[in-house]
Amino acid sequence: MRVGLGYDVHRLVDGRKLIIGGVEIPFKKGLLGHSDADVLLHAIKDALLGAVALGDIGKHFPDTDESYKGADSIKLLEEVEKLLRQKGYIVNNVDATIIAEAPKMAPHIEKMRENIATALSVSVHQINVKATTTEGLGFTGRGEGIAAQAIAAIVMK
Ligand SMILES: Nc1ccn([C@@H]2O[C@H](COP(=O)(O)O)[C@@H](O)[C@H]2O)c(=O)n1
Ligand SMILES: C[C@@]1(CO)OP(=O)(O)OP(=O)(O)OC[C@H]1O
Repeated sequence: MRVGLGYDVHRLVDGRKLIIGGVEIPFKKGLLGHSDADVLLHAIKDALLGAVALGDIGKHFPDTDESYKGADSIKLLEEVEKLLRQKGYIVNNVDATIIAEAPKMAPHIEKMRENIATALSVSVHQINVKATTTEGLGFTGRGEGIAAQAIAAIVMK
């Protein structure tokens, strides 16, 4: 078994959709990025790439590449799963935390788990997603951005 860690942050701005874990969440602001800025999926992809020692998402999907403009992070997660499989690994489990003062993630967590499990070709029971505020402290507490962290374990096929 091998493990990897991922962490990502995106700024909250007006005029963008808020997409987290492949779910479009109704909110007054959205996350800014070259892609769809799905902070949770980015952290999970970095955790998976870390586990297989393949670098990070910036290396595989550069933000200087026009083809990733507005990219659907679910599709990129599927690409990462293919890279793992090519190296002889499958996902054992993923655990992740979304760090956001608002909006409430709880109503969307089950759909996020389903989206992630489907993209990784595993059971929903192998995927856990949590959310926490930072009690008003720091950039997440001020609502300036949303962060996510993830850990992934992978095993040989
Ligand atoms: N954006 C968020 C943040 C938190 N939650 C849920 O609320 C619980 C309590 O959060 P604390 O930061 O006060 O610990 C947390 O365990 C989550 O279930 C949420 O849904 N969305
Ligand atoms: C997937 C990419 C592609 O541009 O998404 P971004 O929205 O730029 O997000 P970031 O987490 O800054 O970097 C990862 C990029 O590779």
